[in-house]
Amino acid sequence: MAQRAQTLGVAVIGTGKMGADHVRRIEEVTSGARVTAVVDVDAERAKAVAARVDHCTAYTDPAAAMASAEVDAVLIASPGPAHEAALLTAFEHDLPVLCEKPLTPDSASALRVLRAEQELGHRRVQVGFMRRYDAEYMKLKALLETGQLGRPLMLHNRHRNVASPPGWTSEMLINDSVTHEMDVTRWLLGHEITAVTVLAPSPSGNAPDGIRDPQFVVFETDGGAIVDVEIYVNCGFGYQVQAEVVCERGTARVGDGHAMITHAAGRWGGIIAQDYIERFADAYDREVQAWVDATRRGEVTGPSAWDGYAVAAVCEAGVRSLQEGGRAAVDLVDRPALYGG
Ligand SMILES: NC(=O)C1=CN([C@@H]2O[C@H](COP(=O)(O)OP(=O)(O)OC[C@H]3O[C@@H](n4cnc5c(N)ncnc54)[C@H](O)[C@@H]3O)[C@@H](O)[C@H]2O)C=CC1
Ligand SMILES: O=C1[C@@H](O)[C@H](O)[C@@H](O)[C@H](O)[C@H]1O
Repeated sequence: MAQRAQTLGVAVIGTGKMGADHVRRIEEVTSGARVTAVVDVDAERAKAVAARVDHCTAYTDPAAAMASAEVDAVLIASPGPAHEAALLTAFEHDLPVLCEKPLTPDSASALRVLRAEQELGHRRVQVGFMRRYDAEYMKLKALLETGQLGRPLMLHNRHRNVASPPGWTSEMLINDSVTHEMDVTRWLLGHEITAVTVLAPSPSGNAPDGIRDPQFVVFETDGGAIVDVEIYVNCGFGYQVQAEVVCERGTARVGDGHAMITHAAGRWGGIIAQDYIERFADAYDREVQAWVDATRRGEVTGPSAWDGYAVAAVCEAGVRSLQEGGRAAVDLVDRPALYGG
């Protein structure tokens, strides 16, 4: 793959919460790239974000931005249903892509993306599973790789959000939130998830009418591990993501948020982050920097389109279990050679 320009010109597609934060990050935090184009179907939003950046053009059509000579790479932060079209257009221009999760919203469209990338003959996509770049998760992964604790037997996860955005459904707890635990399970343990069982207690009074929140999700893996995820997106008090691996000779846990504990006025405690932008700020910075660095070296690293496809397939099993009850098997195609199969 050819070495790219000295400073990468990046088009950011989708300038909502994540896209605008990534624009800020590329301009103010990371090095080696600048934002030369922003795209949003909402023209006013794109213009407002472009106005904050020197020499940045606002577009409403992703294809027009990707055809620009100023664009060497693409960061996709539009909603999931718009990802497939943007990815396929990026492939037509052979542009490297950092695509926010999900790769696409279902496994059939994810497979079309996998096939298109295979036709290119080289990887082009890094998927935005940012927990792989979080300092605590990286430490946990490194520890597991030493083998000191023995074989991982179980992984317990908690994933809590303050409140679900308007328009949320019970399925989105799986498709939008638990996707991260699906990726983390596959990455930390090196196993594929083979079956999903979703259980739901009587909904919290905090949850909007009709939303089954919280849910308790169980994965079985091909390495014989059992993984549980408490997902509670209207907990009201903070954003918490915690994981504890139980191995044969010990356990390791991350995400307790113990960076600073204060003792004062007869109490002790710390601050709980209020959303992912705050909790995972460093992880997003590291993720984008890793993408820029790899792209400038002419490489593609990090979570692949295969990882995005595998997670989409696990989501489908999760939604089947939620809707129909019981245990749902995960249906995966064989892993293609491009992704280490
Ligand atoms: N990694 C993470 O922790 C997180 C990832 N995400 C992901 O980031 C993506 C964006 O999410 P948010 O920023 O929360 O959404 P958002 O709704 O705040 O912003 C999306 C933006 O995309 C624009 N848009 C819609 N269709 C478009 C199209 N076809 N082309 C260009 N722009 C289009 C919308 O007008 C809007 O400005 C989603 O894929 C979401 O799953 C979201 C939150 C956290
Ligand atoms: O990806 C994300 C959101 O889309 C999702 O809605 C949240 O639950 C996750 O914590 C966040 O990381």
